Amino acid sequence: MRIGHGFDVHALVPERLLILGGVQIPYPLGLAGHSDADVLLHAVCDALLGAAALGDIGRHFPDTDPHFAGADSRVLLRHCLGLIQEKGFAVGNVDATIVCQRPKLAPYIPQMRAHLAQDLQVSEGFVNVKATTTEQLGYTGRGEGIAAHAVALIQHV
Ligand SMILES: Nc1ccn([C@@H]2O[C@H](COP(=O)(O)O)[C@@H](O)[C@H]2O)c(=O)n1
Ligand SMILES: C[C@@]1(CO)OP(=O)(O)OP(=O)(O)OC[C@H]1O
Repeated sequence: MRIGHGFDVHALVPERLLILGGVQIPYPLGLAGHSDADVLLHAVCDALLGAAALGDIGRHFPDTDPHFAGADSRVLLRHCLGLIQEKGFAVGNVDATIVCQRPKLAPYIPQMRAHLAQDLQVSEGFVNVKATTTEQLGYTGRGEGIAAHAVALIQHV
């Protein structure tokens, strides 16, 4: 059994969509990035890659490659799953925290969790997604960006 950790941050800016866990969330600002900037899925990708000692998301999907411009991060996540499967691993469980002052994410978390379970080929009981504010402190508290942390266990099958 192996453990991996992932962390990512994207800035909130006008004229971008806010997509978290593959769910489009109505909000006047969205996340800036080369891909769809789904900060939750990027943290989960990094946790999986970390657990398998496969580097990080930027190594596999460079932000200088036009192929990944506007990429759907669920596709990137499924690719990361394929990479760990090639090394003989399957996902044990994943736990993630989105650090976000606003908007309120609780209504969207069940759908994020369902997407993660589907993309990672596990049942929903092995995936957890949480949200927290930072009580208006720091860059997340000022609403300048959203961060996400994730841990993943993977096991040999
Ligand atoms: N963007 C967010 C942040 C938090 N939540 C939910 O509110 C609960 C309380 O948050 P605190 O930061 O005050 O601990 C948290 O446990 C989440 O359930 C949310 O929905 N969206
Ligand atoms: C996903 C990639 C690739 O499109 O771009 P971004 O959307 O900017 O995201 P980031 O979290 O900076 O990670 C790595 C990138 O290579």
